[in-house]
Amino acid sequence: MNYDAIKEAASYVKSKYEDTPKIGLILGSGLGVLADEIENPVKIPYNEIPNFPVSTVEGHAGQLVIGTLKEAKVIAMQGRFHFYEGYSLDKVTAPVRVMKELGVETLIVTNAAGGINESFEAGDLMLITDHINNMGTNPLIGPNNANIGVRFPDMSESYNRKLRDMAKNIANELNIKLQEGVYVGNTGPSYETPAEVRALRTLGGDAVGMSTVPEVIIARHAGLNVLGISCISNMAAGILDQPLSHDEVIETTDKVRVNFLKLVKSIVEKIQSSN
Ligand SMILES: O=P(O)(O)O[C@@H]1C[C@H](O)[C@@H](CO)O1
Ligand SMILES: Nc1nc2[nH]cnc2c(=O)[nH]1
Repeated sequence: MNYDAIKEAASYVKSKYEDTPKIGLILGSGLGVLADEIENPVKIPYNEIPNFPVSTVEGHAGQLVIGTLKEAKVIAMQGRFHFYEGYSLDKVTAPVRVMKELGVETLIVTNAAGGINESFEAGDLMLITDHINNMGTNPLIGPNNANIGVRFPDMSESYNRKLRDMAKNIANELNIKLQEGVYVGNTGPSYETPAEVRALRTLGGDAVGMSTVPEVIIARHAGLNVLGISCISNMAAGILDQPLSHDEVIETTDKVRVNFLKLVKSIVEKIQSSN
């Protein structure tokens, strides 16, 4: 989406919610439950927003939810877009630019991912320390808009260290096991072969998914602080002697909902109180 389209989408959202959200949330497969906890919510279906795509994947509701969470003004994507749905990365990442345009400063990205690190187990939450873009493309390809960010953005600390340390402290206080690791972004929609999982492990990957990387690249380009949390919804292909399915992904994210909600809500509260 070009900058005018971003501004048009943002002004539509602004017409529905006058206040300025400071924290953006992208809620991955089966993780949309967090948006149901937002108080005084304004809900805007994606199909109402000019130039927005719509969600086509089970476990992705397909609406923006804006309101208050633990005193913080938040805007949540209850359902995200994926490259594998056939959307350009420009469309997939447009909501991040709209959030920036609305005044968001911190983006919390969540996803369901397959565990590559064999010390993980299905149901774990993983703090993303860094990512590997294994999509073979990049959302910034094409003319750069200097109003938004630089041509060659630095990715040395894409996942904000202060936010990561905060998340780890909160997980300890809440006695929630929080793994840490590198998230590999594949295009999907097929899951990996066992050989690909072994290759990604050799490359240093701890978890593999089909999202997050494009949104984080765009968020960093626009100067947002980013925190990423994966729900390890299954062990990646070939680790356990069982096939993978999206049903299993949704089932597991449903099981971890209590800890996921507690952790992310406490992180939002801490960000709000430290601002
Ligand atoms: O949207 P996320 O990345 O959370 O969802 C993952 C990737 C695919 O969309 C889906 C596959 O089961 O889970
Ligand atoms: N690429 C990928 N995405 C996932 N999302 C949830 N589980 C997986 C997985 O095993 N692989």
